[in-house]
Amino acid sequence: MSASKPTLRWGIIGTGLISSWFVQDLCLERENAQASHIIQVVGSSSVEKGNRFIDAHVQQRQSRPPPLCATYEQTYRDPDVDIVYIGTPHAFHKQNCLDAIAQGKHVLCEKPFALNAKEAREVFKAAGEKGVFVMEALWTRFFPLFEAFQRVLHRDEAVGDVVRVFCDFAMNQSLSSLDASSRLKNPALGAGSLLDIGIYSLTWGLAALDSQMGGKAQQPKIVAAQTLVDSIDVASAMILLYPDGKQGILTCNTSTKTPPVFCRVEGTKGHILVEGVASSAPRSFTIYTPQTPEGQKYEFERPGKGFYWEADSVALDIAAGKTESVQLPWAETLRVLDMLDEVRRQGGAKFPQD
Ligand SMILES: NC(=O)C1=CN([C@@H]2O[C@H](COP(=O)(O)OP(=O)(O)OC[C@H]3O[C@@H](n4cnc5c(N)ncnc54)[C@H](OP(=O)(O)O)[C@@H]3O)[C@@H](O)[C@H]2O)C=CC1
Ligand SMILES: O=C1OC[C@@H](O)[C@H](O)[C@H]1O
Repeated sequence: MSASKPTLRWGIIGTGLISSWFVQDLCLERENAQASHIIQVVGSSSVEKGNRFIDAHVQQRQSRPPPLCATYEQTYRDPDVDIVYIGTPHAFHKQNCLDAIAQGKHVLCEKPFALNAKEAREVFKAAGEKGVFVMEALWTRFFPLFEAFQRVLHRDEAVGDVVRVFCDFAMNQSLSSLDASSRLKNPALGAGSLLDIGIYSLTWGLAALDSQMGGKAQQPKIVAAQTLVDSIDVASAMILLYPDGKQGILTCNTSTKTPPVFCRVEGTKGHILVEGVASSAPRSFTIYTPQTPEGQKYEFERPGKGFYWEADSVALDIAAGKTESVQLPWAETLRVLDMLDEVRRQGGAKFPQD
């Protein structure tokens, strides 16, 4: 690793599924790494579980295995931690972020950044006052494929003007077999298809329909419907209607599975299909025009899962003294959460915290 690359020392909060994927990716030996990452400490609410996590996911992958912090607070207070990664259920994101920020830590917080836009505004206000870097870990936005997709659409206008975008994320979460306390079932933990996976459909839709983000983006009208079972949305559908008439038809569902093409962008001169097992982790996209009727396919290497791209981007931003990401600024996280709030207002899904 070259000395000019920034190094970030991470404190990991929560030892569930996503944290295991994240730390494994950070420990990967990679070509073209833009930064070095050290898992400095792991914070868990359970000593036994936390130690199991370190043994299973970091022990063999890092020369110095991290010690366990028996409380999250101990992680926030560790002077050798530069940045806290928050991998807890949605409902805890706001408080975990506020607690880390209060100790002057930078924060990368899993998606959705908070349960609603009000909570997110509170966190960004605290981050602004403390002058720390904070970002939502919407990892897909940092895939080279995602950047290439936006480039061919908006800079190269490969399919002309965008007219319609369809995007779906469906995965069978076998809800009936899960305990009522599961984060996928308990409304108090933020359960529901929209915030868990619909956020990806919306992310792709917004990226395809508009080259701008945050305050510079156009504001579409939203029409939405949700299927509610036991007070949580098991399916959500939203239509984004833009002032010029273009539409996004964006859906998610937790009882079925999206076929391997999860997104279709139709333009005045052709269409693009985006492929992958899930819209969170795209593999390729194919452009169809009258000149390429068989399709021109763009495939992208992805060693591991691809979480290191967002982590590298965060490291570069922090090294440059930034408090927010250009690729995912606070205003874009807020815009998306405002839209998710509106979908739930129309569709009926509510959290006790709303
Ligand atoms: N970017 C992506 O692809 C993905 C992102 N996510 C996001 O990550 C977050 C966590 O999801 P996931 O890893 O699947 O969740 P898990 O249930 O697998 O893990 C969550 C962890 O949070 C901690 N936690 C603290 N309090 C609670 C509580 N009351 N109930 C349950 N867990 C608690 C626990 O860690 P401990 O016991 O160590 O304190 C637990 O292991 C969600 O916000 C989700 O949206 C999830 C999957 C994929
Ligand atoms: O972000 C996510 O993407 C993949 C899914 O497995 C998971 O439930 C969700 O949180």
